[in-house]
Amino acid sequence: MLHGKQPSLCIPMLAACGWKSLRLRVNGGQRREVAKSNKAKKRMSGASQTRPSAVVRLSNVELALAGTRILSGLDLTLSERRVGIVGRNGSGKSTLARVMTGLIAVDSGEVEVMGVDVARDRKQAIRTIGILFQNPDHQIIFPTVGEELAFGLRQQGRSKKEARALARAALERFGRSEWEERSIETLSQGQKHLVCLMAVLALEPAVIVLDEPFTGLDIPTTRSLQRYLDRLAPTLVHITHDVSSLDGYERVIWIEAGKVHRDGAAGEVLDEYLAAMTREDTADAGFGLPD
Ligand SMILES: Nc1ncnc2c1ncn2[C@@H]1O[C@H](COP(=O)(O)OP(=O)(O)OP(=O)(O)O)[C@@H](O)[C@H]1O
Repeated sequence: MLHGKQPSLCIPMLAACGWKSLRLRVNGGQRREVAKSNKAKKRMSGASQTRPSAVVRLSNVELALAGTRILSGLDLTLSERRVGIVGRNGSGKSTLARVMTGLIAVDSGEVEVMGVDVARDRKQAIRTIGILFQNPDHQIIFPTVGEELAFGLRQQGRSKKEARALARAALERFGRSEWEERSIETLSQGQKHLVCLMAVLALEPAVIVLDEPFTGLDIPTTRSLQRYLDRLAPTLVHITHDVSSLDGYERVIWIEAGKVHRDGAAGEVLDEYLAAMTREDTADAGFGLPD
């Protein structure tokens, strides 16, 4: 079952990642973090120390959509902080992202994120894992940027004032304070993508699935986001066609026809993947184009 716009599904709650108390004091325009749980501090000082052995676990997952098998026999246990997913168009990467976040219930098999059955236990799932969709129009539902960012925070149980302050803080972090009242309709596609990314990151989830997070973003914005993502504590599962954005990743999974084709150390898998894609390129990707 595919869902349409699912804002709450990009709402991995702070509580689930140990953020019991994060308050912002608004004082003369200055917003400062004044309290964090000990657990959160511990996580900030060394995410790997508190990381459970399996953050995401898929067992024998099978999925057909509209009568066509899309994912088959998928067994994956992810515990690394940085996991890339690559594969050709239509290989099943975005579907896998939706399965991981519980947005699509599988036909058979199990999907757990930090011990939560994400398709069944939706309440816990939205506290545990967030997703940045490939297409921002699948994510955005509010007319203004500030409202869009505040909505997820409200879903976490924050007061209107707190949500607004945190939304502003997120905009400030990305140098986009002037966007708060901006109508989303007036943004370019790349700018909308940035809004979605800011909305997910503002929620500080334990696991974030990024489906082509840099689509449509210009080079400086991409680079500053890349640096920002590199510093984040949560587990990142990053789907991309731009293999350079997986620089420094620990593990890469190459999906083909809904199956794991290759899975291992990032450098090795990417070398093989690039070599295979270059071979495909010399065969003109099957388009039969004229010389
Ligand atoms: N709702 C659906 N109903 C039927 N088929 C679907 C549906 N959603 C996706 N598919 C099919 O599943 C396959 C995998 O799609 P998916 O979007 O997961 O691929 P992808 O690897 O993310 O591709 P891309 O790199 O182009 O984004 C495709 O053949 C697609 O046509």
